[in-house]
Amino acid sequence: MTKAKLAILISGRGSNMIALAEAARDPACPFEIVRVLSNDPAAAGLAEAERRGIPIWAHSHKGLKRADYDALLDAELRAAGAEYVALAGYMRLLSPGFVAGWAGRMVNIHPSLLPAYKGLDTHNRVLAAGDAEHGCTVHLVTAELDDGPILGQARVPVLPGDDEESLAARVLAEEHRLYARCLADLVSR
Ligand SMILES: Nc1nc2c(c(=O)[nH]1)N[C@@H](CN(C=O)c1ccc(C(=O)N[C@@H](CCC(=O)O)C(=O)O)cc1)CN2
Ligand SMILES: NCC(=O)N[C@@H]1O[C@H](COP(=O)([O-])[O-])[C@@H](O)[C@H]1O
Repeated sequence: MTKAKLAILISGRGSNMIALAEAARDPACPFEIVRVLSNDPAAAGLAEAERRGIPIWAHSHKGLKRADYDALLDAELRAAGAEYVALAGYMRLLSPGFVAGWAGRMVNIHPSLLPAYKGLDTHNRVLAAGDAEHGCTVHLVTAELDDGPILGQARVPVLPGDDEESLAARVLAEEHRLYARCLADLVSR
């Protein structure tokens, strides 16, 4: 079975990247990870990717125009032979030109039930609103932030006494299950 070549973009801890790497260890998994890339050379997830033998690329975006930085990113993705891109805690808005080059082949995981709570700080916003339910979403990436077609969602209850930490942990556990499933479906279409 020819596996789809997947590159993963991270900015920090990388637990979603690790969950995808674990899924890719299954011989039946339809994707293989060819590169982990980061806009932060100090991102904690990079060391774990290296430990797992996944080639990494890290380059700070600081001081570069967004489109110029994204052009470097694109060149590395092409050099890696990537066919699909997964954003996993990647905290930079990608430029329209870059997004157009990966249309239909780039996905993101977002910690809310989109279209609700686009952007940042989703857990605190859900708690402040007093919502009874929360969750996460995998969507195709478009130029518009958190606006692309939804591929999958997972729901969790908001429990009495929840704070940002307890709610984020409950959502993150669902993210790790949902992302690999949605990616396997996408690359198998
Ligand atoms: N063109 C797109 N780029 C990105 C998308 C998208 O849907 N379209 N999703 C995001 C991921 N994300 C939420 O899921 C997100 C990432 C970053 C930001 C943001 O405001 N970033 C600021 C800088 C913040 C920082 O450096 O800490 C910025 O880029 O100026 C909001 C939401 C990934 N990219
Ligand atoms: N707006 C993007 C965003 O907020 N993404 C969120 O950042 C976390 C990254 O964790 P990780 O680095 O452990 O995968 C995840 O919860 C992901 O949904």
